[in-house]
Amino acid sequence: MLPLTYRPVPVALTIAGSDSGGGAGIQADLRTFAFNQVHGTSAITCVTAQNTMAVTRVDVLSPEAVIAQIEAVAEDIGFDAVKTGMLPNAEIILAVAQTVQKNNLQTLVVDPVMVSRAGARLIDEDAISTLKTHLIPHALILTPNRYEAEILSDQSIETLQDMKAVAIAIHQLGSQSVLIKGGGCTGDLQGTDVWFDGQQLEVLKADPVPTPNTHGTGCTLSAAIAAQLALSQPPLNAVKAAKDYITQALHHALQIGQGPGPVGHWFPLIQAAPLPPVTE
Ligand SMILES: Nc1ncnc2c1ncn2[C@@H]1O[C@H](COP(=O)(O)OP(=O)(O)OP(=O)(O)O)[C@@H](O)[C@H]1O
Ligand SMILES: Cc1ncc(COP(=O)(O)O)c(N)n1
Repeated sequence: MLPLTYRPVPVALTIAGSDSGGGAGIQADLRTFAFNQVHGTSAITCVTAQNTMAVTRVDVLSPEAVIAQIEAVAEDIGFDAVKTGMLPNAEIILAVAQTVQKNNLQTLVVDPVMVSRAGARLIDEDAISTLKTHLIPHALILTPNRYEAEILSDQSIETLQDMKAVAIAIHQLGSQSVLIKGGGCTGDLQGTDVWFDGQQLEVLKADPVPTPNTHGTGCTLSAAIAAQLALSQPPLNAVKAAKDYITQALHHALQIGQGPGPVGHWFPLIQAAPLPPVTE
């Protein structure tokens, strides 16, 4: 048996924004990679001043700075899977799309981040059309939430039937598969996602977790999918494993800050070695 240090190490790359509150974006992605036993690398697109209640400032990096980070990782370390998160403008989306093509990237998860849970717009209006035409067609898996799916399809989502119809419509944009996430839905639909890859339409169901602490759920799910792809799982298996990860992380969500707290990425540690109870 190979000693641990000589085993091949799966590597994932996240191209996303920094969240100073630590619940979403790059911070959520790197923690998710680690707890899925994958080495995480990153290309930061922007720095948000953000907490559980609001995004108060966004400083966007140049497309050149984003590409330099991706190339630095590609030239030396390499990566087995990539996810994109907050790509704040059309220039960055175009640069990322060109780099994806240049590196012939097959295992790309595109999380089309547009608006934060707290309602803050996270990307420019014209970035949405660039995302549609230039990046989404390269995705192996596209993971819009309810609101992003409504924008991308120009259809509204109220029922499971709507989710299925929208999954089929958005697949036409050219990604190999699409996962419509139901976190923004109400009632029973809240933990329900719909997968479509052009042939297979599958409903992935988890019971709604009754927690207000859902900051970063989408980032975490797409990062976990990328990690599972880096571990050589086929797409639908990767999505199912990632769905299990986010559901458990929601059950261990953190009550921090005054708004919705982040999900509990380190639940595997808690399950392995619970902390002693807090005493007064
Ligand atoms: N309360 C909940 N109970 C069960 N599953 C949930 C809940 N909220 C979200 N999920 C699941 O979390 C995953 C992420 O979906 P969601 O729709 O929340 O993404 P998102 O809106 O992009 O997240 P973000 O908060 O990062 O913007 C999906 O698998 C969804 O079903
Ligand atoms: C840097 C960054 N990326 C993504 C999100 C979306 O996550 P959420 O909708 O949970 O706020 C965010 N708020 N910040």
